[in-house]
Amino acid sequence: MDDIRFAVLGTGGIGRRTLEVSQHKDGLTAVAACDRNGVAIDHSGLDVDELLEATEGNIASGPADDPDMAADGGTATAETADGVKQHGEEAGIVASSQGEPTETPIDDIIAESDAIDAVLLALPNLEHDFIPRVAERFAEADYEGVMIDVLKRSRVIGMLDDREDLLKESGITFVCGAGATPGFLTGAAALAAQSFVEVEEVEIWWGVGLKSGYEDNRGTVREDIAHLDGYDIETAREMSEEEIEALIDEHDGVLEFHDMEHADDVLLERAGICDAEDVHVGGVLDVRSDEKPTTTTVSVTGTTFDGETGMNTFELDDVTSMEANVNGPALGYLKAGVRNNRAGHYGVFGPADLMPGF
Ligand SMILES: NC(=O)c1ccc[n+]([C@@H]2O[C@H](COP(=O)([O-])OP(=O)(O)OC[C@H]3O[C@@H](n4cnc5c(N)ncnc54)[C@H](O)[C@@H]3O)[C@@H](O)[C@H]2O)c1
Repeated sequence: MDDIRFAVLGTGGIGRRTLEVSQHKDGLTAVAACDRNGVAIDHSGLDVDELLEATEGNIASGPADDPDMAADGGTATAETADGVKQHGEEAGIVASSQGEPTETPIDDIIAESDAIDAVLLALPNLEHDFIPRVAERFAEADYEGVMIDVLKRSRVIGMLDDREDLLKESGITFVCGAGATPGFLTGAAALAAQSFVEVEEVEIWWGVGLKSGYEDNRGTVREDIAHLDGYDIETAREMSEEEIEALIDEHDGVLEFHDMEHADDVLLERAGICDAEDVHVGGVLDVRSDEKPTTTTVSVTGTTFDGETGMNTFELDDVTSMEANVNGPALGYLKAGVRNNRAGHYGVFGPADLMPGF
């Protein structure tokens, strides 16, 4: 495959790592990146090391992704948002010598999108329709290429499906839910299901140890809190950093989740693997240890053509970090998206659509 020129929208915990991980494989050139305050574009290739160094401990994260800001491309200033990682006006990409301050970071990238093969959205998902609306804006600008997100929530997939005609008309191949879970583990479940003519249950159980990555992943932790009993996306969005710290203290740094609204369910159903209601996702997050509190497993139970009931299990090695398991697969799905886009396959694809599908 020819070199892929890609952009990253959102250079927080995930987006920064995407840029870093992409450097470990040939064929991927980062040409654009933005966060809520700034944009960096260089069609001959960004200096990723400089950008990572300038944003180390200084990402423009923030608790809220308010609709007004989302609508105009993101106009929050460093002063108005109170993410702990913000350091005044120099928060995020503008601290890099390649970064320019802007009030319209996403529109600035759309304006350059003719020369971009793929766009990875590492944006917050605290407003459910934010990512679908960003996709719509690229389609309205007649972008032809790949878009890929790492969003988690099941309900967002339908919002993307609602926009499929628009995306197809534009020539966009949109790969949704393509991080770790959903994403990597959804693909693993689809593969594990191939032994069976009938799938009864898919159990996804993840473990993440975040001690050294906690500072960089506060956005993700905030979204995860919304899955706890008694919390939802609105309450999580409104929590102050102090309230989040207090909640984490109450749990001694370890949060356990059951029956999460993770899009693995709808993504497996729309690929014809099993019913969404037969997919269960849960896991344990330890923000005070780098060790995984539990081993990440995907278990698929089903019946073979000759009447045996079995369980295929896929297990991640405990040494593989969340960052490795989100960004490697996201870039892998991005490459699969580019292959499909170049073959003229447009529309909305989930991770399981890009696997064998008996
Ligand atoms: N599928 C998975 O396995 C998986 C795993 C981890 C995280 N995630 C998801 O990845 C996403 C990103 O998480 P994170 O921890 O990197 O969050 P973060 O808060 O660290 O980073 C978000 C980035 O988006 C930027 N941003 C916000 N609003 C913007 C706007 N309007 N315009 C331009 N940029 C804007 C911020 O400035 C920041 O750079 C979340 O939605 C999270 O749920 C998915």
